[in-house]
Amino acid sequence: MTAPVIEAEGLGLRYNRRRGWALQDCGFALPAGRICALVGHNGAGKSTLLALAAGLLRPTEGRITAPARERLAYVAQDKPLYGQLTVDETLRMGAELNPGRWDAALAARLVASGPLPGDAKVRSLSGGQRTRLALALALGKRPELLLLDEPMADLDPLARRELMGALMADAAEHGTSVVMSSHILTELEGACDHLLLVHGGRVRLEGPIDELLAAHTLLTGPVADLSPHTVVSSSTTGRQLTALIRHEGPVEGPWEATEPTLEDLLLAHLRTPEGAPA
Ligand SMILES: Nc1ncnc2c1ncn2[C@@H]1O[C@H](COP(=O)(O)OP(=O)(O)OP(=O)(O)O)[C@@H](O)[C@H]1O
Repeated sequence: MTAPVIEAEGLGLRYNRRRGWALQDCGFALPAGRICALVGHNGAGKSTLLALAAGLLRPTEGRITAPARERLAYVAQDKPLYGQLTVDETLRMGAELNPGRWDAALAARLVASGPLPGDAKVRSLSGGQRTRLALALALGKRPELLLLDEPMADLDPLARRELMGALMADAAEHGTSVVMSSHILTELEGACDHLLLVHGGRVRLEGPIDELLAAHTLLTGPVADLSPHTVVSSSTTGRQLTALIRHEGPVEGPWEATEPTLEDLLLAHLRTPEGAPA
């Protein structure tokens, strides 16, 4: 098992007393060098978790450890950049803020393949162009840990594929750890090898994706007792049952049993009520 790049124990955050807990009692250890999908409903606590890992929020209780600010890069959902700077000035700022680490060639390559004009003011860029610049700035920093909050949401399909490819190639070459929140499940399927699923402010599932998939079975067949397995979600049409289970030992019975896709697994867990057994 690789050393964790982010470790949390009893982690909780409440923005203020009137609101409930945005995150509560979260414990996990993300191994270094993985590309981790961070998944959950709207409001589940994903952005809060990323901001805590980035050191921008302090836990209300518990602890979280992650690399120091200069060794991580965080791209927030709203991609904060300086609107009055040009693209070139933004990259120069990246170089000045990250002496000894800055990968000018990589950042320039990502910007050029937009293409983003170097003299364009950031405030004149489209949402997707701004995302490209924010990712160039983040990757150019050569971080040990890259925290991305819905990074691809406003990119066109080609840009999404290209930037995701660049991200994965870079992570593979340099062993960068990546945590990426997204609602686009098919996109995560090809890119990520680790999963962190938050549900109602708590960690519901965490682990290597291949192990999590192997621990679950998708069943179709006649309605029957599924014990001793844990039923994550099920539906019946007439006498036909479809269920995603976490199996306890071999699955024996009159069902057709297959390994779920990541999308099957995520949808099943997202459908379950908060607090149900994982
Ligand atoms: N600045 C804030 N002040 C008060 N409450 C907040 C603040 N930011 C988030 N919250 C609350 O904390 C909870 C978790 O929000 P968070 O933004 O972390 O969710 P999320 O999983 O990232 O959601 P989404 O998928 O919609 O981006 C929500 O109930 C939200 O209303």
